[in-house]
Amino acid sequence: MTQPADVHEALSLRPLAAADWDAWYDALEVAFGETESPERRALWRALTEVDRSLGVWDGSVPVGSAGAFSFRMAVPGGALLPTAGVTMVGVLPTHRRRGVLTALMRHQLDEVHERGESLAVLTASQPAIYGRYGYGLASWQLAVRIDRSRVQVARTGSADDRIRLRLADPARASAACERLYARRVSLRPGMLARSPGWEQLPLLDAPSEREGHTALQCVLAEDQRDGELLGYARYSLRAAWQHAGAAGQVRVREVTTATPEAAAALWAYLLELDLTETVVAENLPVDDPLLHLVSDPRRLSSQLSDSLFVRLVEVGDALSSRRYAAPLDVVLEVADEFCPWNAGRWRLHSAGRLAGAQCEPTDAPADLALSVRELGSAYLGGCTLAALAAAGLVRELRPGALAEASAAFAWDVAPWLPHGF
Ligand SMILES: CC(=O)SCCNC(=O)CCNC(=O)[C@H](O)C(C)(C)COP(=O)(O)OP(=O)(O)OC[C@H]1O[C@@H](n2cnc3c(N)ncnc32)[C@H](O)[C@@H]1OP(=O)(O)O
Repeated sequence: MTQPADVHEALSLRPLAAADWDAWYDALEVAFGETESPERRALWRALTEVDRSLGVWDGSVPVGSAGAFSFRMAVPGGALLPTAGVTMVGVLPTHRRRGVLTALMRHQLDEVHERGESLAVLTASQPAIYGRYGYGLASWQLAVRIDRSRVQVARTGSADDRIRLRLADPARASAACERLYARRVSLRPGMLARSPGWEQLPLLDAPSEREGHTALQCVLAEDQRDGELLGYARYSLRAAWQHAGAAGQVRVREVTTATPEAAAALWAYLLELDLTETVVAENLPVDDPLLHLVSDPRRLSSQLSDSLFVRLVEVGDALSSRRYAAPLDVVLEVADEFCPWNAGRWRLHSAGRLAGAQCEPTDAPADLALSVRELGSAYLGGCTLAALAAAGLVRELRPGALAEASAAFAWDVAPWLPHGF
């Protein structure tokens, strides 16, 4: 049992034992002020990595929690890096603002470091919390609410000739959908390879969470010549009738595609379903093809939200493991109070996107100064160093270094996290 100095002395921080899970998770639900459906709770129970889960106890009562998943996350260039997915963070209202979260984050990041994972990621219930621990906002997501009577979807080329749409049972089609998903992961930074069990998350369909919609449905887009799966969409429908006619809603859970034709065919299908008026989707990439397929993008009523926060746990490894869009040779002066092993000057050089990169400690003069949080924001290529510099968060110490590094860190595919965890 460890007793971190910054946790109140009556409290103890220790790893979870499997038998503690229910009480530990009950405390988490109290912290969040919500009760999950039995189906969702059972799934999180099955996915919990008990040996990576921490609790803070006041006597025998769990009062704080933090977990981690052993993910492999895509980074620019396509490598899948071992990544800690920080999750299930909560402190009981009776025990807040006494340093419990900070003690959990300290313990967790030390463990992540010891395991050799060079990245930690999370989605934040409140984005103001995690910057102090070195997490930077690295990806955004779009929610759309489409008045479908006001938009048409462009039909590209001979798409209709080559794509066949077929309804399938979501569970029975899951293995084929997962194979397609797995082929897409390395192509978009921020996507997570799915370990066994995680294929259940996109299928989760608790009746109490349907909000009047049907059970989950799945439509497959196949090449009609050979039946190859080129895309799929998971969605549900909610019927509604008004005096003027049908006003149903399509709730899109996921659209995953391997070709432009499949994307056009699936979005046209979803936007042309009879008896519906509105199509909603909560989580699309900011560069989703839908933005360019519709006749009137303003009618998407899109809303941007923060999504994935990234923390470089081992700066040298993390920066060496991604690709860069352009050649660069810069010395970064990195500030990192919470993980001081990262602080100092690092020389990062790469011959460009087809070459690897090296990042080593150096005594050479710095070209750019920034904190590890900004490195996290820029890491997946979705936030430029130039934008961070414009906010005063990156300082250019050698003229020209900012433009060089900003172009190299950017990436042509926007980072995106397909689902929460
Ligand atoms: C990855 C995820 O799971 S995100 C989910 C996070 N959980 C929740 O939002 C559930 C509801 N909230 C809670 O459980 C708690 O309030 C927590 C976990 C957010 C904070 O726990 P606490 O033990 O109170 O935090 P702790 O006392 O260690 O505070 C650490 C620092 O964060 C700050 N902080 C804590 N909560 C917040 C907040 N909601 N907004 C802004 N700052 C915050 C504190 O002021 C403190 O700042 P300091 O370092 O400058 O002194």
